[in-house]
Amino acid sequence: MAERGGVRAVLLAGGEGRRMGPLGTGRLKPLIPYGGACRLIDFSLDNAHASGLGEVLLLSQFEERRLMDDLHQVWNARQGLRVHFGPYDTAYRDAGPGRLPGELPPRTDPPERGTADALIRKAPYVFGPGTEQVLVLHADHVYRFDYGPLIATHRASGAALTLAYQRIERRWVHLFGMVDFDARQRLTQFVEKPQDPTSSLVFAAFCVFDADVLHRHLEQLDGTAWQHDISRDVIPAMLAAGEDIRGYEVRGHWADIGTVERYHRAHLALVDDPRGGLPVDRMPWTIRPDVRRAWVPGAPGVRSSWVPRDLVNEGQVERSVLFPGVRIEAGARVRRSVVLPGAVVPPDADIDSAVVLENGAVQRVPLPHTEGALT
Ligand SMILES: Nc1ncnc2c1ncn2[C@@H]1O[C@H](COP(=O)(O)OP(=O)(O)O[C@H]2O[C@H](CO)[C@@H](O)[C@H](O)[C@H]2O)[C@@H](O)[C@H]1O
Repeated sequence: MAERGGVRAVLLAGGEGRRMGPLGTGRLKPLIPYGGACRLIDFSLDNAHASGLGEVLLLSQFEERRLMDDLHQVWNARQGLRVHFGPYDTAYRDAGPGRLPGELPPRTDPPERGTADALIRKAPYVFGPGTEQVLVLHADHVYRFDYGPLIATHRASGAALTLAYQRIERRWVHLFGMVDFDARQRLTQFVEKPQDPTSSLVFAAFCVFDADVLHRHLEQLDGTAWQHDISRDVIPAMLAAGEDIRGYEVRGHWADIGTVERYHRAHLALVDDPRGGLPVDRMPWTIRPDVRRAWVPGAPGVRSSWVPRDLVNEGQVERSVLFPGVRIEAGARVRRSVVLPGAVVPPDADIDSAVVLENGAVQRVPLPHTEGALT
């Protein structure tokens, strides 16, 4: 079903978290905890909810059952945004309100090979009756954004595609899709991960397509020697075909948490400038919302850190972000670190520049960061 007057919101949540090290091992990247408050996937879901989109189609190809468990609890049951589970949605609905299906139907399709392949394989859910625009969202971006004006601008212009972009330092552009526009904001260049960037503008990876145009280009690309990717194939093909593609500048905080270095860096930015970046109080509160208002930027034994009021602290905490349920034992010292929900830091431990996982395992993050510096 199309939502918000013909807009189908599609969330790409197929990330495995391979570039996150132990933090991403055994868990889907979209479910990595962030900012002491939420999981990475919650930013796009919360933005969709706040933008008046009633439903988001989840596209994933791993562990849908775990995503379903998690997103059901937080979103469908609590926050009132319906997450549509694509091929598994019938089983989800058949389980009845507030319940989850026991087993999901076995997977029969071959594995998807990229973001565009996901759109084709799940086409019946993406391009259902009444869908006029497809809003593509990612599950590993940290940002607050109202999609309403983006959608309205797209519709008013009559463009085939309106893509969100941001200006960043030129030296980091090679990590992104580079874009450039003419004076009328029409896309003139799109180069995925360019070796020698000629622009400082990058694709922020969320965008609105005209549904028919997108469908047509996907069908034309399918079966050719392509990489099955929206950025590497679909957008360049549309540009080459002379489609009208416009840009929409993202002015606020926007960060792609692609690596553990960027993850760590983003958390240090939170404590070094609590009002800069994306302030903690503007995050979705999906992990332990009961301690939502208990976060304070200072407490006994704590300096320049975000800690929950349920923290049990017998040690020292400095320039760190701690999640609910954390315990710091006597004599332990935690600096420049992120401590995930429920972790226990043992007596006299000296943790510096690390992520402490839920089970207490310590993942060191070398400083200084190199490519992660862009966040
Ligand atoms: N079958 C599938 N089903 C569902 N989800 C799937 C999927 N296959 C991949 N995905 C998801 O789609 C996203 C694609 O990310 P990639 O790692 O391919 O691109 P990257 O983030 O480097 O660049 C991209 O994002 C940056 C901005 O961060 C842009 O500048 C750049 O142009 C763009 O390619 C990942 O989050 C992944 O989980």
